[in-house]
Amino acid sequence: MCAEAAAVASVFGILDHQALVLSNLEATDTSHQLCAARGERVRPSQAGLWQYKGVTRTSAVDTAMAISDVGLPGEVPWKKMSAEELENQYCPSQWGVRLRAEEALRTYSQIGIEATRRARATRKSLLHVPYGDGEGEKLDIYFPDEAAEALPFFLFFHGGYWQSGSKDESAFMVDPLTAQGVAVVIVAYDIAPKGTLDQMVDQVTRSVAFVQKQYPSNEGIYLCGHSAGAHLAAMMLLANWTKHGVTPNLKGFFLVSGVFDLEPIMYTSQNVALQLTLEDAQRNSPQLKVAQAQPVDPTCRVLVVVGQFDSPEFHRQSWEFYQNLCQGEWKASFEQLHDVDHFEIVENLTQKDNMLTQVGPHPWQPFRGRQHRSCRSLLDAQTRSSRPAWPTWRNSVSTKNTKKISQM
Ligand SMILES: Nc1ccccc1C(=O)C[C@H](N)C(=O)O
Repeated sequence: MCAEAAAVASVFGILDHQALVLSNLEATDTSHQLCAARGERVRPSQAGLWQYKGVTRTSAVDTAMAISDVGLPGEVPWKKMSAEELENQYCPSQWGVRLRAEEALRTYSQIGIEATRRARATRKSLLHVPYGDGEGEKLDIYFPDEAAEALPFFLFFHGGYWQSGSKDESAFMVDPLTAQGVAVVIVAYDIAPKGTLDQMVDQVTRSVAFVQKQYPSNEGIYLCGHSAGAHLAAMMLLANWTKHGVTPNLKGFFLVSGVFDLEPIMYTSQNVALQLTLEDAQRNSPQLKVAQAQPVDPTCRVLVVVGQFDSPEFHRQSWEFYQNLCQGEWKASFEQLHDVDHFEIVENLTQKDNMLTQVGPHPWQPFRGRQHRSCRSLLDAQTRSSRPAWPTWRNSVSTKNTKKISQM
């Protein structure tokens, strides 16, 4: 084990298998060594996730932060992984602690379908509204009960590795947000293989421009995406609005368990449908460009969120994207949500006491009161706040699903 990596590993409590795979370190846990030697998937045990040798470790975010700092400058940990490990890191359903993969996916889909059925049955809505000429270019708008001149708009882009999912099963947050006076828009886009990444980015850009044109007196447009949808939302940080004839009133971004550097995806089975070339991956990687991009509105906030049980690669992607935002002129925050995996983090958006569904007294100023932190040191994350993204007013602040690393 190289001295630098050993020091980081001991400070941050890197899990053996991650240290083994990511930093070419020697494993001290024989079961992991055996698995690795046999080429089997190595993953933390269900019972003792993030536990090692009886000592409760901090979370995968520490691992992600630690591994981003190990190695030569410019070296990326995923390049040292076996194909199997890379596949595993980018297979979110393998990392849940409560449900097995198939059950986690089924539950996610059921909750999304039920939330959408309920939203359509109980809320005023405009369904399947075309935002372009293409067959797949449709969005659903759900309105609060009380009529208001100007509303904040919350746009959601679903996940599913740009090749699964639909707006018709993604209205998770409609109930709690419309109840607090926010209009929610669930956007469809042409998933692969019909759509290419470039086309999806263009469609999402046009959907945002469409909402601004339809509702020019909106009280702010907030973009939220999950997983691949977080990537598409993040691409809007780079959008050139002049060719769309409108500058959307973008006030906030919620990037939930996203992928911001697409290059590793090229080497996973996800690329069978996506067919990304290196140029495609680089052109569509906000990670490579966001530090140089200028916010249209300097008050616009960006919240990068990842689930505790997202894989270390997902943690690394979020953490490094947050760091790049801070290197630029963005007002960014980073949050790890306690005790949730890649799917539960969105399933919980159906709840009104969730961190991301707390709307404040001035819904047009969400994130107000939330401190964005500088990225001066890795330790910043240990002192981050657990305040809700939207300041609370009617509801008391819930910290139920957030926890400081130091408390873990
Ligand atoms: N990110 C997602 C978001 C929503 C729905 C599915 C996914 C998946 O990634 C599915 C993947 N095939 C998995 O097994 O984890």
